Amino acid sequence: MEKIVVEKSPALKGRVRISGAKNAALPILAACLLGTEDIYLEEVPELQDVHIMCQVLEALGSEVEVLGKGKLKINSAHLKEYKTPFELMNKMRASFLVMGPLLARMGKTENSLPGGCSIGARPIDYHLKGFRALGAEIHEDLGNITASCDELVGEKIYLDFPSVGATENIMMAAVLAKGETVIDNAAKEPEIVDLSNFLRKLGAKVTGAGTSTIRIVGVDRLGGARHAIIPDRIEAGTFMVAAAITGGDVLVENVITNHIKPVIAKLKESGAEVIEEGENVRVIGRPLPETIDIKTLPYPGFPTDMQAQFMAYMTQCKGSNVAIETVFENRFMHVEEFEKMGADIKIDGRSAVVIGPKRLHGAHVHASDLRAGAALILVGLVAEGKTHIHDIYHIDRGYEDIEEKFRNLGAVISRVESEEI
Ligand SMILES: CC(=O)N[C@H]1[C@@H](OP(=O)(O)OP(=O)(O)OC[C@H]2O[C@@H](n3ccc(=O)[nH]c3=O)[C@H](O)[C@@H]2O)O[C@H](CO)[C@@H](O)[C@@H]1O
Ligand SMILES: C=C(OP(=O)(O)O)C(=O)O
Repeated sequence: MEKIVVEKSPALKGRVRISGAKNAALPILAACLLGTEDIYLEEVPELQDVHIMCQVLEALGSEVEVLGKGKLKINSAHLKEYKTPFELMNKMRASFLVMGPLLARMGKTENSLPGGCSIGARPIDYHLKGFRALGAEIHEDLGNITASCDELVGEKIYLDFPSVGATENIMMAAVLAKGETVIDNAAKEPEIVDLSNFLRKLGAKVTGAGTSTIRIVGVDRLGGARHAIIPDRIEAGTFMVAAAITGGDVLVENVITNHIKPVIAKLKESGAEVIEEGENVRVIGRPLPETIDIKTLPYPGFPTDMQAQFMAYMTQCKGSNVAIETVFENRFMHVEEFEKMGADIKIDGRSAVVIGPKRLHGAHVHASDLRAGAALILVGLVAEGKTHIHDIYHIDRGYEDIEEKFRNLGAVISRVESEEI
């Protein structure tokens, strides 16, 4: 077992290049099951989740070839399997995104319930409701889900909540369905737009991605494409907070600044200087940041995937800082770990009040999920002494070369074998 050790570090300085987005790469990899010709992907981040998704594709019959760093060639002309291996499904949430493409391509699919970050119950009822509306028959049995159909037929589908995964899964099922599908109250995240752009390159007829109504007119078959994954807005936000929390000066490169408006706004409210320069954004932190409040919401609201990192920042901001989590019902697991390091945080249901600024000290802490792990690195940068972060496999699911990127900015961080605490 490995752990990450972070020491109190100087103000971070320098430049960091952001990788392709995990949450765009995963649905796009699943969508590769729909294409019948060669697909070339670029800017694919080298992450644990991506490796697992590639293994899922191979298990289903796709040929996956690594052409170079971040470059993949995928061919799914001859799918041979409609069941996803349990041991792969179990490892991550996004594995369930193969269900829509498999239904569309094979007319049947069998999957166990997906694993992933423990941040709430994370049911998949909206996905299943969408598939049923398109004509699939679904059977649920002891955590195993089978879906089958003679053909999928377009339908109007209203989502009770703009779920990212359900929007993606239904879009992917609908691209080969007969007639028109309309998804209302669809998620509007940039990753949905990236998936739509990719599907269109394959030959799908999708319009409206990025708005709350997405229209899909089914086609008979999809071909091949060449596509570069969009930059990861959550990785960008994490490094922006790293610059702010250490009072540093960091140029974050390869960013679509439109995708990170709430992060920019909140950092500015705290007094940090944020300068947008084309595809780069420079963040200059200041001592004793002002009080800030955040409330997570579906895009374009403040991203839940940045909540833990901002709570890390709040431990160094003045006064009572409030974080409200509205997307997931149990996403404050990092708080207990922050408290081990001296943070003063009170939780009441979905709200947390972080009293700052606090002098933190290193401790042995556990990454309860991916962003919690990233947030522990951030507090480790400003805490006295050494912070030992355990269960770092969560971090590896979603951050490419994380220690190297931090080290290049002057952070004192290393990965070592853990003798367990
Ligand atoms: C791989 C990926 O892209 N993961 C992201 C995706 O997760 P994911 O696609 O799982 O998130 P959703 O948008 O679906 O979930 C949002 C909320 O809807 C609920 N829900 C969802 C589906 C469903 O069928 N029933 C239901 O009740 C969830 O429990 C949650 O409370 O969007 C989340 C919200 O931005 C991000 O935090 C994740 O990083
Ligand atoms: C919650 C996340 O990922 P997943 O949906 O893959 O668990 C995340 O990226 O923060």
